[in-house]
Amino acid sequence: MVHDSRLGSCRFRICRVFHSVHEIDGEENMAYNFKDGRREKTDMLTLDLSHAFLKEDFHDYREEVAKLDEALRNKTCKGSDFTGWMTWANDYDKEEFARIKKAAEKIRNESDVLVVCGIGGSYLGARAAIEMINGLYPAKQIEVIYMGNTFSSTYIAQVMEYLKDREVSVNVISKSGTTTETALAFRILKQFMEDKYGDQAAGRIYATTDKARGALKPMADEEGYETFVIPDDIGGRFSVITPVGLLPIAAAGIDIDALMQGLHDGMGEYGDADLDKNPAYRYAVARRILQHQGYDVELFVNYEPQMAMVSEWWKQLFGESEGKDGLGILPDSVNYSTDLHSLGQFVQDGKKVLFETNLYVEQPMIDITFPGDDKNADKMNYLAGKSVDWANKMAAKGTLMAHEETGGVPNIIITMPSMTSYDFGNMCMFFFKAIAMTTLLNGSNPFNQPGVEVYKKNMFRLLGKE
Ligand SMILES: O=P(O)(O)OC[C@H]1O[C@](O)(CO)[C@@H](O)[C@@H]1O
Repeated sequence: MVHDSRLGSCRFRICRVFHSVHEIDGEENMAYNFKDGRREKTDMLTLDLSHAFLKEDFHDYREEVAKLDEALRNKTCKGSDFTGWMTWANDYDKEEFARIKKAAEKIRNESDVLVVCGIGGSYLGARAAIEMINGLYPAKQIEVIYMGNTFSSTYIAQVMEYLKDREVSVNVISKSGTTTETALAFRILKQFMEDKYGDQAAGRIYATTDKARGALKPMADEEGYETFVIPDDIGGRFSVITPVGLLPIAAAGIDIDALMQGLHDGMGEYGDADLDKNPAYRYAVARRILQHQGYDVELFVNYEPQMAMVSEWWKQLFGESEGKDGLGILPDSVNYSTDLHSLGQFVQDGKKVLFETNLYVEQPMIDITFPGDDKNADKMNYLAGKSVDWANKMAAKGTLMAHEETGGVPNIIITMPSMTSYDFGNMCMFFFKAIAMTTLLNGSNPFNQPGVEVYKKNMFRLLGKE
């Protein structure tokens, strides 16, 4: 981190902390405990429940958690047909993984823009990873634009206008191959690509879908699109670790080997059946205890704008998994300190319905030094020479104290070492294990989403679908 104490004379400075696992070497490599180019296992997510005001004894849950863990592993739990994510870091198709890298390189070589066409789990994870790892304004990266996630005619029309003068590739993603928002946008995109590139269009379109079901697979085969398979035993909201996420993530220039390594290490780090040794399960149990204490809302807090889509991804993962059988905690999110100036008042003084789960990041991607100013007209020289990330962390500390001590709001703290692809993979396993356990503790099936079908039925009737 950069600290420059010379008041008045220091100018705005950028200190690149690090970007991806591959870019770290020398001193920083040492500082982060890297071994053979990989972060050592000690650098996992950590969990702090000392601000959570838990009123039940954790150990009361030990046996139940161990039993449910066994059921998850033996595939005897509810929804066990969809537990492929648990061992995916070992089982994934290596030949397909190599194809993903090749396709990503081709996309990067021939396009300015990649359009990712998908919704829910077929969109959120890729966007979460790309924004978290690259930041929101990455230099020299392919631009990734998202379609197929809305019926908004204005949005669709403006994106199509924007694409007109750019070189474009498209990745259409749908596990079912029948999702209406995605199918509607893809028809428009397909026609655009055919008009723009003629018989070369098919070479720029990639389809990620079920190996057999739905309309997308046969269409892709007939048109000659390269296809990637979404495994049968991994549901949409767990699918960012499959070609669903991996192709767009790789096309965005991100190291997917490191992502899979992080996922793999997470299998061990969050793999213990013993509650005392598994932070993902302790988080799961803390949520259940807080639910028993009457908290119906979990506010997922980040202090990095590039993490906002991680929150959106987390909301689907937790909401679709747990919100059933009349149970569950409503997952919501805030981006602090921005939202302290809007929702902060409610969190501090409003009805006590919520607890906060903070996802802290130890190392920012980039730090900057706050500049001094001889005139000091804005009276900001007290920060001159200080790290802006340090100021962000002081804001987090002050917020925690205010919400916890004065507001009486329970706070869970999860700390991530940094925002690399390794961290993303590792974080996936943490939240996957946590939500599977927390939902099983409610007696619900973590892996289905029957409630989502109800709006679809109504919509199809209103749209006149046969
Ligand atoms: O990949 P698909 O089948 O298009 O589904 C997209 C999303 O829609 C849902 O099925 C809900 O409708 C999610 O579970 C899923 O992630």
